[in-house]
Amino acid sequence: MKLVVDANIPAADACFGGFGEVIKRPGREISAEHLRDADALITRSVTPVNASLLAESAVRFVGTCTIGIDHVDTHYLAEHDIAFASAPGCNAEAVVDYVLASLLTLAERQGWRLLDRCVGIVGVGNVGSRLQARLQTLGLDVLACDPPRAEREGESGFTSLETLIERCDVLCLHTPLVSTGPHATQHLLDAERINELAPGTVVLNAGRGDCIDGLALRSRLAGQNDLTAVLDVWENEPAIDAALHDLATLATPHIAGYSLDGKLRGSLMIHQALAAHVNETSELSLNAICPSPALASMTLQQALPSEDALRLCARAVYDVRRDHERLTREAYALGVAKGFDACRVNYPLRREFSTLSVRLKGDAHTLAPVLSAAGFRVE
Ligand SMILES: NC(=O)c1ccc[n+]([C@@H]2O[C@H](COP(=O)([O-])OP(=O)(O)OC[C@H]3O[C@@H](n4cnc5c(N)ncnc54)[C@H](O)[C@@H]3O)[C@@H](O)[C@H]2O)c1
Ligand SMILES: O=C(O)[C@H](O)[C@H](O)COP(=O)(O)O
Repeated sequence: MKLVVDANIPAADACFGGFGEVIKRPGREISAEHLRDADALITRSVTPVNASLLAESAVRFVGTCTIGIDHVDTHYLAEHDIAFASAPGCNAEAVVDYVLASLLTLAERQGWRLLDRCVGIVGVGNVGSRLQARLQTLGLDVLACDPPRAEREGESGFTSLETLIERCDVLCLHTPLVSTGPHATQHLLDAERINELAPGTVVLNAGRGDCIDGLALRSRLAGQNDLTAVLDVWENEPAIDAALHDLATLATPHIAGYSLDGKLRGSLMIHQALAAHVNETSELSLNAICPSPALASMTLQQALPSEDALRLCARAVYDVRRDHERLTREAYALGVAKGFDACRVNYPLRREFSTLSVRLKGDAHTLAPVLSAAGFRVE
């Protein structure tokens, strides 16, 4: 079997080498020519998978090691009997870490307490529901908006987007990009909704860039400068709007889910799907491909204020300010589009909060509930 694999997929040899010859290509460069005699295509989210890529190819299996599937024409695959697999939930924990790291950073800079905020979550799937669980266990007031789920499961526990806009200090978008239908998310936050946001609202987007009207957000930020934007995803990636980038308080290059753990889970899930497709059994496990973390444990021996303790532990594992600064630096050095992709391709090794064991000594024991609610292991 010949497999064409995005070169940005970690453990590609361990996960796909056993099936045949692995040809690695940068995801944005994979073309019909590369796939002419390929049997399988393994992507991340930057390769548009559609008729023009596959019509002349022998590909019978497509796997994307990502949660999002908006880059894949699944109807085309189904019509042409091409098997398809994605990796639901693979990097959801990493995105939640990103949100917590970002909000803790903003709270410190702007002088508020995260634990006192009301957070609205739009899109309560794999990412949103994990975020909801962590925030609620931390004691925050959380409102959830997910009309497709409300339709299936009943309204209880769900709130309209209008109510979130009216009541929340922080609005977190975790919706997929859906262009048509009753629950389309393209420009879900459009000019009208952006203008309804109360001054001081934090808008965080770690879903897909097109879920927010970027021009409208830019114009509110440039005109009134009374919102805080945390943007990980953008319209027109990698050629993002440089002016919007400059106006965002935290601007990162679509890396919210970029923990090593999350990426490897994605690779492993597609390995397992491909094994099932070719009727093979697989013994490969995450432990076999995922190294131990460089920082496995740390000790706290004083009862710091809880948010200071959270920030300390969060930054020990993942400091979102570095991703913001790297994007600004690389965009300046290489231009926006090249800088954006350079940050993603050369992404530093990042682990998830759950890989850190926090030892608590003396009166630091009082921090156990808050640290474990945030996702750290507590000893
Ligand atoms: N920034 C990143 O690195 C990163 C990482 C992972 C996922 N993502 C993006 O985040 C999206 C969500 O991930 P997930 O794993 O939670 O997906 P998911 O499919 O598990 O959940 C998405 C949820 O959004 C809801 N939804 C759909 N339309 C909606 C609408 N109009 N309004 C409100 N809710 C709506 C769905 O009902 C579902 O519950 C992915 O599709 C992907 O595009 C980004
Ligand atoms: O959909 C996903 O899983 C995430 O957006 C993921 O982080 C995308 O990764 P990329 O394709 O940008 O490497």
